[in-house]
Amino acid sequence: MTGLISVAGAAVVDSLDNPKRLLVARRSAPPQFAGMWEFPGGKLEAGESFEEALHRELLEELGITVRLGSEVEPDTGSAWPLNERAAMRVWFAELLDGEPRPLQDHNELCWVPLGNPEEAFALPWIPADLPIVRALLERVASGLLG
Ligand SMILES: Nc1nc2c([nH]c(=O)n2[C@H]2C[C@H](O)[C@@H](COP(=O)(O)OP(=O)(O)OP(=O)(O)O)O2)c(=O)[nH]1
Repeated sequence: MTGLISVAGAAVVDSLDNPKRLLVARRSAPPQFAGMWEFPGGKLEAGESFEEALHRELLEELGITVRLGSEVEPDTGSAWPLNERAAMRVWFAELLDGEPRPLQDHNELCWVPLGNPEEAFALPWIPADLPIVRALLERVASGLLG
């Protein structure tokens, strides 16, 4: 990922052992992303690991703490390309503490039922996220997110 901005994203589920719902967030800014749904998370700060960035972002953005599960990886490499300048690594995460609220960068949150992929795909996602949504739904169907 040399030269690319590193972004960490979380596929927050209600339970890693028996996931039924996925928490997704609607961006409020910047203008080109406002109104689109995404995985909560954000850019790594200097010296931070992906995991550290995720814990920080989830607390700042949603007021929650989580336990991280396995990574949702693409077929090649570990990062999902987002655009010409950024790539994102995504982990499953189980909500541990806090009631998720859109504190920063988002104006709505939604728990999407994982048993109904049409409902997940019906949301206007940031287009770059769609392959990630597809991959994570496959992972959920095959179990073992912990
Ligand atoms: N968090 C997140 N960002 C995504 C997703 N999909 C996607 O293309 N992006 C893009 C949008 C942004 O260009 C970049 C992440 O930026 P961000 O605005 O979330 O990062 P940040 O919280 O650290 O914010 P800032 O410091 O730039 O204000 O990645 C996604 O699912 N989640």
